[in-house]
Amino acid sequence: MKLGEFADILPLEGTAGQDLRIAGLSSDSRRVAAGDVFFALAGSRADGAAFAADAVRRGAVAVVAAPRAVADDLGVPVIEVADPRRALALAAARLHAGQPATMVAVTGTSGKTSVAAFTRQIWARTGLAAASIGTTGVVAPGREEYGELTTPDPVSLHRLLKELAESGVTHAAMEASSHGLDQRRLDGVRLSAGGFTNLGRDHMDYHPTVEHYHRTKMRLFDTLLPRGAPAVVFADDAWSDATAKAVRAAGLELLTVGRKGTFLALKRVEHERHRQRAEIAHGGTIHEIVLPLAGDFQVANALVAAGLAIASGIAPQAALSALEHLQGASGRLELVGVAGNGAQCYVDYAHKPEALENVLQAVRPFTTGRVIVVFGCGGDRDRLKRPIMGEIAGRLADVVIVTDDNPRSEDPAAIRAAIMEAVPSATEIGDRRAAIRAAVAMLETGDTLVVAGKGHEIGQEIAGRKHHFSDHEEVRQALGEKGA
Ligand SMILES: CC(=O)N[C@H]1[C@@H](OP(=O)(O)OP(=O)(O)OC[C@H]2O[C@@H](n3ccc(=O)[nH]c3=O)[C@H](O)[C@@H]2O)O[C@H](CO)[C@@H](O)[C@@H]1O[C@H](C)C(=O)N[C@@H](C)C(=O)N[C@H](CCC(=O)O)C(=O)O
Ligand SMILES: Nc1ncnc2c1ncn2[C@@H]1O[C@H](COP(=O)(O)OP(=O)(O)OP(=O)(O)O)[C@@H](O)[C@H]1O
Ligand SMILES: N[C@H](CCC[C@H](N)C(=O)O)C(=O)O
Ligand SMILES: [Mg+2]
Repeated sequence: MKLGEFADILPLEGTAGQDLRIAGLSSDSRRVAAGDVFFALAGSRADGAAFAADAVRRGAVAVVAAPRAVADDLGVPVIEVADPRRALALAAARLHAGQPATMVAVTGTSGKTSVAAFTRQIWARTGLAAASIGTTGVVAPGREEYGELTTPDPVSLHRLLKELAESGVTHAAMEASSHGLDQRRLDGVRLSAGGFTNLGRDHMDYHPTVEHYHRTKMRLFDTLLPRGAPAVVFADDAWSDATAKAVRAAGLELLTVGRKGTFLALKRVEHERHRQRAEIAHGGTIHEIVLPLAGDFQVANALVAAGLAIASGIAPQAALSALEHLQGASGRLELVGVAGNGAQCYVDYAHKPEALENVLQAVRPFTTGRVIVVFGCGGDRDRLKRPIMGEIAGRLADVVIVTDDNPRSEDPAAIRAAIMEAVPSATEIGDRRAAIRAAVAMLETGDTLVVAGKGHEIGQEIAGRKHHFSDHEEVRQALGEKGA
């Protein structure tokens, strides 16, 4: 494509540069290829403007930057735009044009991955070629890839959406992380519905206040969705009302789900060990379904997913009965093994306070013995959540083993100490493998083990280096050693 074809997004002064052929778009000077347009983005660690000259040396044919951010003597057209990140997303959508015809996005502190996976499964169950994109990667017919980010950067995202559309995928559900929304990663995606699960404490290293965090999430509704589009909002969260208000103010169609919901109203839930029976009212009819998943929070996630599926055109009866076949996303309160004495071992991705609280509460009703939890906190992330999670573990579990998550560049002992401060009675075992072994070894009949924090992850980052590590594998191995 020619630069002139992006004129509404990248306005050129005069006509010079209109005919320049564009090979690609890049926001990383280290990865610029000849013929690319370089977008100079102000980031959390660096300012892309400092690398504009380097990008030109590597073959960039034009530079897009905030007003006066880069010098205008680079030898290539410099295009100034108020919001370079948004310009990048819109340009990526045009260069890699094509996306599944129906796309929905879900935001919230917890439950996004589960809702995206459930929505895909409901669509697939009704015979549609469906995909999900999020923390656990991309899943589509014939395709399953591990991903690095919850919401991919716009260039990879639009390349992916184009591939999915070309392979026949018509429906896709994606996660909208607050980083992704804030950094405009989804601004070029044509969405037809949005979902909200809940808001809790997360990413307080990135957002100055929880209100800012909520406002960032509301971009999905007030900026990305077209007026009149449906927004499915979980109604039983502390932030549901504020979200409903934002949805109405944006002129969207508000569809609430949950106990206080009116679109899908949860009338009754009976918990069993690995499944729950729920009565859901929709438009005057009560549907009784058996959800084959443990945990109250999965009912919430299933309702948001069913809401999104119905909002995208699936018949309510079909969407609700598809819930009976849902499979949990990998590492979301996933039963990975049972000890010879019957004690259950779960792997869960709770790495923030409310998630840990929910998961420990979820296993209590079917635990006749002790709830044992093994967890840690990630380095280079919100530090204040560490003692909060320690307190929750101390309050809701009978045995707490504090271990390492992904320490990244931080001192692992210091992270553990910050957690232990709030739960001094906990056992500290830094080596995650040893911690899991110790927990499995102590399991007695009636006990439940929750290994929390890493879920589907298959690596552990220590001192900036990633090693292969899987909670699933470690739990199974430890169970094997314990003997059946
Ligand atoms: C904090 C954060 O979100 N960072 C993301 C952001 O990077 P940044 O803009 O802050 O990067 P920076 O290092 O400050 O550099 C600024 C600019 O200079 C450029 N640069 C830098 C150096 C150089 O030599 N040349 C050059 O051009 C960089 O490419 C960048 O464009 O934009 C990049 C491109 O989109 C992302 O890859 C990067 O994600 C990093 C890897 C990351 O770890 N992000 C996590 C925190 C994240 O986004 N998580 C969310 C939420 C997870 C959840 O659900 O809990 C997710 O969606 O995954
Ligand atoms: N609706 C919910 N309410 C509270 N906690 C939940 C909910 N859904 C999931 N959780 C908890 O959060 C963990 C992560 O769930 P999930 O991956 O679906 O959420 P997410 O929003 O995608 O998280 P992340 O931002 O970390 O990718 C689960 O393992 C569980 O502990
Ligand atoms: N998307 C989240 C994942 C955190 C997973 C947890 N295991 C940790 O390392 O803190 C983040 O990058 O903050
Ligand atoms: Mg996720």
